[in-house]
Amino acid sequence: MDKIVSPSKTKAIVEKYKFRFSKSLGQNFLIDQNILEDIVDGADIQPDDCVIEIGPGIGTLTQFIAEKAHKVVAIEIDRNLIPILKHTLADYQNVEVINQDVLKVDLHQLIADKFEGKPVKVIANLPYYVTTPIVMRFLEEKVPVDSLVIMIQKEVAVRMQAGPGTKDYGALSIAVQYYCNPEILLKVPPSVFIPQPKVESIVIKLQVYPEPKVKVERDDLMFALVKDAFGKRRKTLLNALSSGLLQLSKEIVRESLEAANIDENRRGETLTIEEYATLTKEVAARQ
Ligand SMILES: C[S@@+](CC[C@H](N)C(=O)[O-])C[C@H]1O[C@@H](n2cnc3c(N)ncnc32)[C@H](O)[C@@H]1O
Repeated sequence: MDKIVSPSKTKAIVEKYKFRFSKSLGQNFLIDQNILEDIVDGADIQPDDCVIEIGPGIGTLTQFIAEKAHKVVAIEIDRNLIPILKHTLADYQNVEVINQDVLKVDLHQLIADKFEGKPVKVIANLPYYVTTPIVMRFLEEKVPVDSLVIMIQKEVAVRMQAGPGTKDYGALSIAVQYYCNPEILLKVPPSVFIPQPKVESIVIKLQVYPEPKVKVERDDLMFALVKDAFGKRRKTLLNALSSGLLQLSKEIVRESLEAANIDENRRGETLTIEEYATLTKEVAARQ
């Protein structure tokens, strides 16, 4: 069928199938051709690339992806959308729709089973409630994908890209920037969706590094230190780290900070990832 690129086509499909939008599943469907093309261009899909699309909705973005990619696996949680997707994607032989919650899919297995060792990219217009868990699953479980192009709430995108010393810099910034280079691609106003969401969105590209940005043997310890440091944002590092979940003694924290050449009166929000990596090494040596 023709591409779904207008409010009237979206409304016609929704009415034909008597589809009811679910607010809790974040169902806001794109209706603007320029934005759809910009998202697909941002993903830079090559003819050999395979794409995992999360939350295809009625298949609007999927149609654009399918024209560029070798193969698309689209994972949609809402079973009411499956008959619609069968119809809107009928002309695309390279698309497979899976009716499942992406958080429950074995992503390593899916890639091994479906993509014949070809490069894999992720594209998603995500419901906001699952944004962070989904992104962190891909990164922490080291799911072998080249990049993730995702549409997310503006505030979350800004936090992912924030650097030291800014108010948006936090545990999410460090976790994302440890695994990948975040680049904001475009701002998306509420007017390009049916129904219109209340918040502004941003499309961000997370280009995954072949190896994490800094070398840390105990990255679990680094993330625990980050959590403690940001858990008490207003406290100095010495106080935050010696009263956090890790239950480090003041002595260990003081010695480790000194060995890492970090002033104990600094706050966690001023440290770069490299400094957290050095600090982790020093704390690990004393634990
Ligand atoms: C914001 S809509 C995007 C729809 C479509 N991609 C578009 O751009 O028009 C989000 C979609 O994600 C689906 N979804 C929500 N939670 C999901 C989950 N945990 N796993 C898979 N899909 C999910 C929703 O049902 C919905 O179709």
